[in-house]
Amino acid sequence: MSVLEVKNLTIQTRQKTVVSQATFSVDAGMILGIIGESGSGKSTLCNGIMGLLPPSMTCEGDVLYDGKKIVRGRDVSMITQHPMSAFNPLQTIGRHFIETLCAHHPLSKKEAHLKALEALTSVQLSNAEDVMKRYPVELSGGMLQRVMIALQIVLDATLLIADEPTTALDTLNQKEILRLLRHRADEAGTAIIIVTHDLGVIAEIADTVVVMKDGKIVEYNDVWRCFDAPQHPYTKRLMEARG
Ligand SMILES: Nc1ncnc2c1ncn2[C@@H]1O[C@H](COP(=O)(O)OP(=O)(O)OP(=O)(O)O)[C@@H](O)[C@H]1O
Repeated sequence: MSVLEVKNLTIQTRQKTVVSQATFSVDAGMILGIIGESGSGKSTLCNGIMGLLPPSMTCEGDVLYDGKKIVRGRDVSMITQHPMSAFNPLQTIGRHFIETLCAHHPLSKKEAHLKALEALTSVQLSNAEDVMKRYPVELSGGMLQRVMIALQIVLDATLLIADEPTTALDTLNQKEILRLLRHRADEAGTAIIIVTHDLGVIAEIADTVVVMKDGKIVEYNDVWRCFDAPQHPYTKRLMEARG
């Protein structure tokens, strides 16, 4: 069964339809890439799945998680383009971890601390003890992305939505974050949605692809089909632009 099923999801503002009749699914251990030009509705679609839409937007259709209506927080986590905004600037990384963990699992502070250390080490952050004592502003973008993945690991979320997780990173850090996400899907069976402008990212880690244009899904296919035999003229143009 799919971890996530999105059926006819339509998201509107008073002025316009931002996402129209989106339908797709993600299985355990699979990575779905969402690609499309700026303003095509990618982030709004993800926010709709997470139940994080602003009050000015209305949402119709179904988002089913393991066959049930979605429960945010415990089972789903999100990695954003601006990791700084995901953290309270006045809280150390350690405190953030412990509070988040204890809010979701019945753990003592000490147990939560140990789990956090383990997770931070597993995302290749050397000196996890030191990272725990830092404030978000003291860490680089790449480090914060790793911290977010570590947080997803400790929460044991089975669906992870990564909205442009590598956009602000240098090539080396980009590759490392993508490797960690792929590893997470393969080893823990996490279903992952990755939003990107970058076809290279899709080619590198996605199993399936959703191509969005003006709020509509114009193509939904296996990654190799999308690259080798794009069906929609917009996908063809995207592929040609890649050179
Ligand atoms: N809070 C909002 N209120 C009204 N319109 C919004 C709001 N947020 C987004 N939109 C509009 O919805 C459309 C889709 O925006 P969205 O951010 O989802 O696109 P995107 O594909 O993620 O773009 P980008 O790649 O630049 O992040 C845009 O036209 C945008 O102006």
